[in-house]
Amino acid sequence: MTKIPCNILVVDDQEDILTAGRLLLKQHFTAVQTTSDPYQIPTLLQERVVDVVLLDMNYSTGATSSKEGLHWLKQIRQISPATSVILMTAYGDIELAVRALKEGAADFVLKPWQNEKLVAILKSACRKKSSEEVRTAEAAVQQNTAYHYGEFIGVSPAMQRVYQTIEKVAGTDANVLILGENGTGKEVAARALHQKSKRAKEVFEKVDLGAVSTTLFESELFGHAKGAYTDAKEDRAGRFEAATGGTLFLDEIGNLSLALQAKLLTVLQSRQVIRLGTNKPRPINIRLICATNMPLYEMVREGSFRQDLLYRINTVEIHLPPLRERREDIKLLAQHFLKIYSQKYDRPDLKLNPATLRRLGEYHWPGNIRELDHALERAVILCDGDELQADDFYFAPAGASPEQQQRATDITGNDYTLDALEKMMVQKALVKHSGNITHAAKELGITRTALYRRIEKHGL
Ligand SMILES: Nc1ncnc2c1ncn2[C@@H]1O[C@H](COP(=O)(O)OP(=O)(O)OP(=O)(O)O)[C@@H](O)[C@H]1O
Repeated sequence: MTKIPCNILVVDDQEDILTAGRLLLKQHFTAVQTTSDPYQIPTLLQERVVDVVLLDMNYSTGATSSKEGLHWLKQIRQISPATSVILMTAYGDIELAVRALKEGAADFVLKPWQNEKLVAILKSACRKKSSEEVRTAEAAVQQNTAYHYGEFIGVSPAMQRVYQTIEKVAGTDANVLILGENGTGKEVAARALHQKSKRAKEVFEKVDLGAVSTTLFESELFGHAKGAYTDAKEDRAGRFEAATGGTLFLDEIGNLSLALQAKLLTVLQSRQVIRLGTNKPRPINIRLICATNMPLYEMVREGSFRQDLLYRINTVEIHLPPLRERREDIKLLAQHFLKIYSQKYDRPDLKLNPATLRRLGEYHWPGNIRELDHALERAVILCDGDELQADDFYFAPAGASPEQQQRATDITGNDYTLDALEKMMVQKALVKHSGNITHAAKELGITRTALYRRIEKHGL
């Protein structure tokens, strides 16, 4: 069962109610916290984003005036106005429930609750909350404020937790490991950590470990002396040294072979590098951020990733949620990319119609934000009218092969007519070369006259 992304806090002084609530709600929602002490509410609300509080009305044993419940309702409304409160009241307390609704509670549920009813009420509160967030965010997209955190777009609770972690750890020199599927924004997170750190004015050095060959690994990362090997024509610092004073971002760390993992670990443990062909250790002063889309913990269990290296790099972990687990951000991101590409391709009147938006919101986005970004660019280029239709997008079937998924993220997907593809390529070349016909024609491998003919044919 897909869980609804929602952080719920249950407050009740009876432990058996908390246990029953936790067991039930964990099956339906992504995060459930409980407390028997209402005085913990302010701290819990400040520690993390809470979407819905399920709040009991009576606390001290035997108390039935429910004044406490109303008091805590007010407190929650003050500390975190965006949090919805659902009250638990005893049968016969209807008058009180009405009063609570007037004071800002979203709904109430009678105790003892019926499981299905409670889940339905909470689901509706969570959904209502995220649609309110999207409405606010849509307005924000228009005004270009408040919906982003640095380069990140997203208002979902899941992303807010990511922003909070970035805020907390950016200022420290702690090693950070960023985990998440392809295209979820791991590099964006790494850059945000750097920009918010004390090293922001220094270099941000990115190394894609998946692209470094085994033979060149040491030379690339640790540097070499002239003559260290045939092609080493001069002394050269490696990427560790290049990152001195700043941040070293090791992307795709899960792709390193065990032999190279050992070499990397030695440097991280000793905090010094020795250039190939020398024996002089050089101290390194870097902040290390690593990222991967591979399941590192599983790899440790299987023996393909070193546990000691994992513990060295994962002082703090940031998990970037896949887009399908934060659907409330899809609309916002789609509108953001539409704004970018309608400007880029000079289609200022293009709109996303509601049916298309719904389809985008339902799709599982295996390539995450990168796929959504490319999908919008392609749709803007291909769309004939003023409204983007669902047909302007390629949706890979759920459980599609990697090739089919790749087609969804690939701007030159081949599911279109040759005509449409030709138009797209001509348009892309023209944009890339700012309308310079000679350069665009050269890139396309056709003559200027042939390009003019195609521009006319496609009405570009
Ligand atoms: N929250 C976001 N808001 C706006 N744009 C985003 C967001 N997250 C990612 N992007 C954009 O999506 C694209 C992919 O992001 P990024 O390269 O950081 O992902 P990644 O997880 O590092 O991908 P990979 O694992 O494939 O290297 C980039 O163009 C980035 O700017």
